[in-house]
Amino acid sequence: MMEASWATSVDMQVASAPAPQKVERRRSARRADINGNTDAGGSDDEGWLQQGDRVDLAQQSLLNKLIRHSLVLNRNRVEVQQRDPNSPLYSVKSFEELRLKADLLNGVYQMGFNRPSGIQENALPLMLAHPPQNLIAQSQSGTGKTAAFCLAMLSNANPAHAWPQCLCIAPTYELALQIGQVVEQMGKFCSNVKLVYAVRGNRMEKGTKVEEQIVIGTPGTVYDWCTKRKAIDPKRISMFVLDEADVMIAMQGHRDQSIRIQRLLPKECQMLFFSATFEDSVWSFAEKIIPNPNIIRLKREEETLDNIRQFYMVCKDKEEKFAALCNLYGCLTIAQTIVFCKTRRMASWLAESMTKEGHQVGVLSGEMTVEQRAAVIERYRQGKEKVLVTTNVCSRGIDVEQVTLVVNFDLPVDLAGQADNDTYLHRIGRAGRFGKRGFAVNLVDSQRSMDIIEQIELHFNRKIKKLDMNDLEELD
Ligand SMILES: Nc1ncnc2c1ncn2[C@@H]1O[C@H](COP(=O)(O)OP(=O)(O)OP(=O)(O)O)[C@@H](O)[C@H]1O
Repeated sequence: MMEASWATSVDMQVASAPAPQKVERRRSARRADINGNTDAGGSDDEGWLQQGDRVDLAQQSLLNKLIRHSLVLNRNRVEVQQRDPNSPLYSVKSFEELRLKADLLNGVYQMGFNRPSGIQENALPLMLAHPPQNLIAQSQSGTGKTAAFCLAMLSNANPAHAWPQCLCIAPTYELALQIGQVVEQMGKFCSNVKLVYAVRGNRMEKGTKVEEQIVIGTPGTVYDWCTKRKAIDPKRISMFVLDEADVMIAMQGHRDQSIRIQRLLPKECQMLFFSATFEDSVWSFAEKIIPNPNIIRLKREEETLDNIRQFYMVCKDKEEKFAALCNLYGCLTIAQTIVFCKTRRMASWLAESMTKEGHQVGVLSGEMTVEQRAAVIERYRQGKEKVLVTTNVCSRGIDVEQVTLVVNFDLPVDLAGQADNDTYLHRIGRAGRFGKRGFAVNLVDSQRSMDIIEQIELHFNRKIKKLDMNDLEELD
């Protein structure tokens, strides 16, 4: 189905009134998400052997939240596209300028926020404007979007009214809880503003009315509470927040359900829409459900290969690759290393072999829970482990300043077996962060992998130098 026809298709489904769950399951059967992963993609074992770990966007997003302790600073300029280009553009440099209720301002300061982040400077005045304005905001993970809309919901909620006024939907139960925690923390002095989670497992008896002003939930349950249970009167919602839109639309049932929810809301309801990525699919989805939006975008900090010296080493097989890795380690003064393998099996073999050699190694792979992964990353970040062996699950999103060496134990390839240049850039972008120098070493064990090195060289127009064991000390 063409993406442009989503909204129409939802209308048609609603008109012919099929059971929403059924439609959702049937239609989501074989659709790729924005990483090209398909739900119907074979057995676990196939994934294990062929592709390493499948990147689950919702889990990745949760992982990012769990491991982040502070704002991600971005030097790129914020782009603002106003719905009405003639109206003045407000931006604030302090939270006081927003004229927040004292209790809310107090909560913001208690969280240690001294001033608005880059995206918040422009987004907050728009989100708090009268009359209400619709907004699509896009900026990379960790730049302050969640904090911004939590603040807007707390500011919008009127404690004198015992019914839902702000409705926020997120892709998963865990992500909804993360948002709720921010609302609770920021709103801790707003004693009469209450929050409820509309998530599976939170039972709502028929006939019960939700009295909390803020509802945070997942699309299916929210829709159910609005329609079947009639626990929420959608016509009284004045602020609708759709978070993690990119993750949401990768989960097709959620995308349709979100459109259905939006259709229940009054015309004048303020719509706020957040996403961490720029994909076209996200924009066409956003424009379908947000009329007359203001658009704020913060470009992602470009990852570059400028500070990274790239090498390759020729090896016969995995044992020789392992020996090369240990030699590298023995010869170089390395702060920390990330080693990428293609499959979980390879990652665990390598980690075991390195551990036997006396290295302190952490392993990350897809069968671990998000909490376990967050704990491994935290230990690595604290320097308790110097080596992190991983499949693709952690090639994005980890900011550890002290990574100096990235090793591609297996080179990144796409499904067609060609060089996956984006993944290469993301992987080796781990080294040489924040202007520091880093190394990337690619282990080559066949003519095919040599061809991939050449493709990568060509793509980035950078030489990848051959490295011999004898050169190592000189390199150090
Ligand atoms: N103005 C601010 N000053 C200081 N810290 C802030 C500010 N705004 C947000 N933060 C902190 O920065 C971190 C990232 O913020 P937030 O979760 O709002 O980002 P995000 O863009 O929503 O990320 P994601 O896309 O992963 O949800 C959090 O630890 C948050 O407490």
